[in-house]
Amino acid sequence: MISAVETELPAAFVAAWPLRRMGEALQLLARRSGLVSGPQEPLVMERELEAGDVHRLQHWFRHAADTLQVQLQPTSSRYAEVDQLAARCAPAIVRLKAPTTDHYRFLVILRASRKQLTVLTPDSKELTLPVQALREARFAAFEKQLDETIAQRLGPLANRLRASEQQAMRLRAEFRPDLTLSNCWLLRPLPGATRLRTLLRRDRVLSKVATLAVVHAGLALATILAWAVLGKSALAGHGGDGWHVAWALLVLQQVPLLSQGEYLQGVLGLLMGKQFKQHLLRGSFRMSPDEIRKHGSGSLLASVFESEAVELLALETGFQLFAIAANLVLVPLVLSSGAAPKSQVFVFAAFVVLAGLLAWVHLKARRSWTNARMGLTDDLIEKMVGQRTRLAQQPRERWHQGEDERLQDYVQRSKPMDRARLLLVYAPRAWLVLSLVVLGPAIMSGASASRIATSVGGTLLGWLTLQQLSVGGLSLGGAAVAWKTIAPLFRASRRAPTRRERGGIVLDRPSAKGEVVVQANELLFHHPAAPSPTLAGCSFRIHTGDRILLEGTSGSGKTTLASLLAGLRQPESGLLLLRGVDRTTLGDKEFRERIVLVPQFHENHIFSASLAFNLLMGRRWPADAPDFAEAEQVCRELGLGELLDRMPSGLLEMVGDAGWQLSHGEKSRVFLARALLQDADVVILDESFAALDPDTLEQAMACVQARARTLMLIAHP
Ligand SMILES: Nc1ncnc2c1ncn2[C@@H]1O[C@H](COP(=O)(O)OP(=O)(O)OP(=O)(O)O)[C@@H](O)[C@H]1O
Repeated sequence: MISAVETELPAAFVAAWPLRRMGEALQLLARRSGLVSGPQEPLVMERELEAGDVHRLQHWFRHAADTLQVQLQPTSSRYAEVDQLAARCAPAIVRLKAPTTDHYRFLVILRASRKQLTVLTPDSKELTLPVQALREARFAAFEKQLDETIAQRLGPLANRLRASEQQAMRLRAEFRPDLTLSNCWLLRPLPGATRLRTLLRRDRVLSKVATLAVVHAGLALATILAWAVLGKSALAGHGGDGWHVAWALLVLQQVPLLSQGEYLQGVLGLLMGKQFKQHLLRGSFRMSPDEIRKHGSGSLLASVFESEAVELLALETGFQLFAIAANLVLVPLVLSSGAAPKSQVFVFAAFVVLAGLLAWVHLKARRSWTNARMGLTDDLIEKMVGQRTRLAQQPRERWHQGEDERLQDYVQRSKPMDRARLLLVYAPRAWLVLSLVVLGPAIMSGASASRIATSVGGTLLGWLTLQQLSVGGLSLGGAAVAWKTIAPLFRASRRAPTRRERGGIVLDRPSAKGEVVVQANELLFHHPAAPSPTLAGCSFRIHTGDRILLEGTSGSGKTTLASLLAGLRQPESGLLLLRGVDRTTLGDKEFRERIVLVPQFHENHIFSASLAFNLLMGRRWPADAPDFAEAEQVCRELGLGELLDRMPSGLLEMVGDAGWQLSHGEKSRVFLARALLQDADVVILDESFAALDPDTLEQAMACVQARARTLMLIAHP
């Protein structure tokens, strides 16, 4: 029911949900967009949460996404691109503010197209709005003001410059380039976590597969009929224009069927490829650093390259399996009504067995060849990573040691694979010759023309089938080998998130001065390969405001302890509490946000992105104007002000390997700033000052002392 006051408000705002019903709205959206199914616990909204408190709101959305097992990606858009965002954001939730008051509501977008949005209203109905409704709801007041300013500044020219709404928007964007729409969350499936059935239903995969099966059946039928017509007209003496027209029509009929089949195959291949890549990505994120070290990042990367073979199978040959299966039944049927039924069916069966055997031999050879190739990739990556060390320290004559032997081994292993492939490729041609040879005696003994025609047709269909079989066998082999190599990543992606990973509690206030922030009792940790524990009987308490210097000889376990405290590793036994709550109850995310570690220099990384992203990635991204201001402030406090002034794009300067090359000392201060900006309860610095000269060190230390609530500094004695 829309009240009289509400009619004054933008339509999108009227159709939006209040914060207290956000849990309900989110669940409804996830269900209606097909991302979750089955009964679910109600999502409860925190009672004291306010819609204006973006930080806690983000927390709540994260918690809700974890509970529903979906992703809620925060996103933002510049004013000029809001309509484009609206057209492609669905399903999504956007926070809207009332034009004149501090009242917020949430627009729940179920579907969107270039022209309109379908939103879910608080009475669970669907409502259609024009796509511009989102922009109007968010920017109507600004637009009015801006239009007046533009009219004042440009006079009559203003009207000419904004002849269309598009032009008016561009003009407004020129005047206010800072206008952005933020607080928009895109609801997306969580790769690996969303049930395959749900994804299949959402993308209508089953109906596409069914259509593809019908198309293939239609193609097979058209081929058989065309052959039957040809046989009757040309060889059985029923010739005439009518027969030829019928034959031509049947052949022409195959053109739309073939193009429809190719199209569907492409669409299905892309959908499967997308799912596949998302699984791999999720798997790589779900692996712990120790697990990645164990597999070797080079070899994991090599196995991701291999995954292409699986995608190719889906894209190119996967759906031919329908046709192959149908033809394997059809060919013997056709041949058995031909002129030499027994011998031709026997030869065909022998060729099918031969193709299967060759595919098997090829598979085995390919497995060994792939291992050699992956070893080469692994080796290459290791060499690329250590390139500078090799150039500086390894004698030139040893740079390529062992490479010839490894290449030789690779070539040797490829030989049996190539042989099997060659034989598979030639097998269909051999069938063509042999089938006609065994047909010879039947022709000589005066078999009827229609039977001979059927035999020739069956031979050609058999040739096509064997060709498909050999291509399919090669692809299947490639996919099977690739599958084995990417299995660890896939297994990692399918691991159900543990209670600890899902998380539970959000600590809504920073730790208070003097409060016990960390309590450790009898911690025990053992590196898998180490003969004795690195940490044993480790007990201590840290209070908010403490400044702790952790010293110890090299290898004594300081970094290991820091990794336990920061939630990167899990102690084997003992108790580790953060503000009285254990990690399982608190959840990994909250734990890692509350205790931030700046790893040793060689373990840390500057991403190829803007400096702002590198600074604010642990706090919030996309970031807003106050975040940018604080990032700049921290940089200046750490002595990076002069660097910022030198960078033409300031905080937006691209850094990392592909951008501005930061010096060692600059990098280590960016690492410090990144941690300080996270506003955690405890900051742990693992030898973070080693690269700084005394003056810079003093300045950086002052900033850290002033900003870190609780500090643990790891250093050598
Ligand atoms: N994956 C692993 N397998 C076996 N042992 C390991 C593994 N990782 C670390 N270690 C060993 O654990 C011990 C503690 O390592 P840690 O990095 O915690 O020491 P540290 O006190 O920080 O040393 P440093 O001051 O030199 O940085 C070392 O002896 C190290 O070799």
